[in-house]
Amino acid sequence: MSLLQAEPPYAEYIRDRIRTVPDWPQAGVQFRDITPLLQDKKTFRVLVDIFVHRYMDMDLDMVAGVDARGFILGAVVAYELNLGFVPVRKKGKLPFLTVAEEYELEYGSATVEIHTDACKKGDRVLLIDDLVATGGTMVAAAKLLNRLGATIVEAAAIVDLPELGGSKIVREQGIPLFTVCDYAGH
Ligand SMILES: O=P(O)(O)OC[C@H]1O[C@H](OP(=O)(O)OP(=O)(O)O)[C@H](O)[C@@H]1O
Ligand SMILES: Nc1ncnc2[nH]cnc12
Repeated sequence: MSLLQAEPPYAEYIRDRIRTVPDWPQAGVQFRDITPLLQDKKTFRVLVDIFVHRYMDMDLDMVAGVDARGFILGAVVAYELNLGFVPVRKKGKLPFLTVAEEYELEYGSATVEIHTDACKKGDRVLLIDDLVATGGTMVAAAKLLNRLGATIVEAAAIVDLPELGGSKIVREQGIPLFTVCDYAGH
C-alpha cells in the first residue's frame, strides 16, 4: 500500500478499541461494539477530538445524529463545536410534525423521522452516526435533511464496514462521507 492510501495513524488506535462480538444480534453478523471505545476516558476524548478538529472550520450550522448510537458522539461534537443538535429518531418517538423515510438494515428494516422544524433551508449540517454497514440508515437520514432543505456538508461515522457496501452507496448518492476506521480485511 502506498503512503497516499495509508490509513491515518488514529484509525488503528480507534479500531483496536472496538470489540467484535460474533453472531450478534443474529448468526452471521460480526457486531462492532463501540462501548469499550466510549467507556475509556482517553479513547473517548481522542475520538471526539478527531471530529472536532475535522469540522471546527467548516462553517457548520447544526449537527444531526442518528438514533441511538449516533446521539452519543453527535451531541458531544455539537457541543464542542458550539452548535445545536438535531436528533434523527426511529419511528414514533418524535412528538411534533415529522417527515419519515423507511430503509433496510443489515438485520431488518426501520423508519427514521425528523421534526419538520429541525433545521432551516440552506442550513449546513454535519450528519453523524456510529457506523455505516449497508448505508441504509445514513442515506435515509440524509434524505430527511435534504427534504428540509439542508445541505449535508459531510456525513460521518466512526466505523465503515466496506464489505457491506454502504459507504460506496452513500458516496454514490452524492453524500460526502468521512469515517475514522474501517474493517476492510479485518
Ligand atoms: O448502514 P446500515 O446498514 O443502515 O446500519 C448502520 C446503522 O445500524 C445501527 O443502528 P441500529 O439500527 O442497530 O440502532 P441503534 O443505534 O439503536 O443500536 C448503527 O448504529 C447505524 O445507525
Ligand atoms: N455489524 C454491525 N455492528 C455494529 N452495528 C451495526 N449496525 C449494522 N450492522 C452493524
